[in-house]
Amino acid sequence: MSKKPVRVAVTGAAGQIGYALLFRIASGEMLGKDQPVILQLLEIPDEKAQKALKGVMMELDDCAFPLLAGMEAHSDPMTAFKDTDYALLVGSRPRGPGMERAELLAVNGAIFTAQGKALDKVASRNVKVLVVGNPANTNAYIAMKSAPSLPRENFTAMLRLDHNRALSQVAAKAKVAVADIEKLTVWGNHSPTMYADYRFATVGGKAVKDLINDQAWNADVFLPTVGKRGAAIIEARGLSSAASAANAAIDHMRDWALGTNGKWVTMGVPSNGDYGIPKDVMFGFPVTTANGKYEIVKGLEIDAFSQDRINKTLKELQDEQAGVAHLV
Ligand SMILES: NC(=O)C1=CN([C@@H]2O[C@H](COP(=O)(O)OP(=O)(O)OC[C@H]3O[C@@H](n4cnc5c(N)ncnc54)[C@H](O)[C@@H]3O)[C@@H](O)[C@H]2O)C=CC1
Ligand SMILES: O=C([O-])CC(=O)C(=O)O
Repeated sequence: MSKKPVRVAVTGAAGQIGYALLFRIASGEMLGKDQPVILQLLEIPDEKAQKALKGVMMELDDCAFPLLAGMEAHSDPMTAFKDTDYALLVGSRPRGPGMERAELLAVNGAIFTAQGKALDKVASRNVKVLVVGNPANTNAYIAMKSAPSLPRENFTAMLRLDHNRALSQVAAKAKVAVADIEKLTVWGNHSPTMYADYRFATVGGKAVKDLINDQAWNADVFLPTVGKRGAAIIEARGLSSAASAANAAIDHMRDWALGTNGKWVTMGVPSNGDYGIPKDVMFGFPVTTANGKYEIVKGLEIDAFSQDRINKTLKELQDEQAGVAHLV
């Protein structure tokens, strides 16, 4: 018997990430090749944006995706999020050259108060929320705080692009295949302060840090390359990452929904006090997932170098949180 369709809300659906994301959700890459979906698409109530959204929906129609069981255009989060099982909050302003993501809080923060409130009122009580819009961790924190009747663990922020970037850099340096690397993670904020950590990573049982054996490369090349990759893409493309961001969103939601079979991935999730990160801080952690739930990997040793990096990214997140106290 075929499965009952699930509802997937996507905001910013006519934007560049939306264009790289919707077709993959509708083709089953996110929730499985046997899972029909209904897309509930939100754009701003602006004639041009709504017209562009209609165009994207015409193209989705033209793909004749067997799993696309329905599709709706919305301009109000209260209707877009009705009964939704998944919500990908992408819609918000991207940064331009020379900006830091935190500078977007002033323009984007309020979007997540309104959308958190709407999710609180109308979404499925089991909704899985992924915030992509920048600054993603603090926007996810705002949405979570604006939705007090939903479980806090339903709100997550996207660190998966940093995770995937780190995987590619490590694979190239260690001359191994991306697919063979396990137990890599990224701690903290989706910003240049993030701490990509391959101390626990293995390839076929061998320690990646022994294969690389180059702490200067870690501190002076790897971490700045991963941390500043978003800016490098903006510099090269004139626009921020879109296809790789959409790909990371698919990876994040797929793994959350379908499980990782014990493998580590990185998700930005509200802390429960783990690793000394205060409760509710939306922080990148290593997690495993099963049965639609994630669990933070516990008991990892944090050495002095790592603690220093974790403290820096935590401080930045706490400063961002203090800056949005009026919104939550
Ligand atoms: N967390 C991550 O790893 C990454 C996050 N991003 C962020 O994702 C966001 C979207 O990026 P792009 O798609 O490239 O931008 P874009 O400008 O191409 O598209 C954004 C879309 O969101 C819509 N929008 C704005 N406010 C909205 C609201 N309140 N409700 C619904 N829709 C709304 C706009 O009309 C526009 O169509 C940006 O904030 C960007 O910085 C981008 C790459 C990676
Ligand atoms: O850098 C940006 O503004 C877009 C983004 O978050 C990324 O590519 O990591």
